[in-house]
Amino acid sequence: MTLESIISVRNLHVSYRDRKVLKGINLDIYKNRITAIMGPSGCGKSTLLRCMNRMIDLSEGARVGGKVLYRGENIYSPKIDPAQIRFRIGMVFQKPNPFPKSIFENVAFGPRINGYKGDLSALVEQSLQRAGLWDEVKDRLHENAYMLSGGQQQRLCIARALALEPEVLLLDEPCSALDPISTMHVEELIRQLKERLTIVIVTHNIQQAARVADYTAFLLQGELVEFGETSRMFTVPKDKRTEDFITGRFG
Ligand SMILES: Nc1ncnc2c1ncn2[C@@H]1O[C@H](COP(=O)(O)OP(=O)(O)OP(=O)(O)O)[C@@H](O)[C@H]1O
Repeated sequence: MTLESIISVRNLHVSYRDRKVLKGINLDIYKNRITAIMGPSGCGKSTLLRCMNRMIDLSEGARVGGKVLYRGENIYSPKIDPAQIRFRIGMVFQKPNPFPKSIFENVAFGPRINGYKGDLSALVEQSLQRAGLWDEVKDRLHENAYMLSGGQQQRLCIARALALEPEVLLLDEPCSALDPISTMHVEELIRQLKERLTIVIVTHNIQQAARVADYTAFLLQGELVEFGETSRMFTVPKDKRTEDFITGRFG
């Protein structure tokens, strides 16, 4: 099966004021695959993820050099509208952050402000189905989203992102605030979602990368140490530092 690169990171450098946090990253994200970005705390995982849909623009003091190509086009080119990029490349954050609105409104909000012309109720149902939450919430769509458990809130945030029908979904440690059962639900969901979209997941959890990702990128102090198929990297790492990390010798 041929691999199609949907995002290509080329010689990416990021500094926060004078501090360099990414130092020349080159990486391809393949279509309909799950790619994990793993590494110890502070190595630059979230920064790399945020560069992939220009969320980094919202980080004060961040300077970006190099390119991120999305379908061959540099998303840092002046002619690109970052809002459009963020519609195509959605994001879910570490802590579930539903809006203080009903479950229905959380999912309907984005498409509505984006001028969605179709059947909004059907879109909400489909998005909740795809996020594996529909059966749990179908009878309480007009309750406040804050009534849901943490794991349900995170799946609601995934449904909210899916309602915009993105091509790529960026997940920044989506399970770090969840218990093991909710984590299992979200991981199962991620595996199902790759049928229709491309997923990049940041995790400092080695086991999680091994469980869900087809490809893994290992980052250390702002440098990409190793990238490749997860099954290969976890059995025959090419770099001693990768081996030390996955065997728990540091990080
Ligand atoms: N807005 C910011 N301003 C200044 N420094 C920042 C900013 N955001 C992140 N940093 C710093 O940049 C470095 C990389 O941060 P980043 O959040 O990308 O790492 P990470 O690998 O995702 O870490 P963690 O696993 O702890 O979330 C860290 O040293 C962090 O303190």
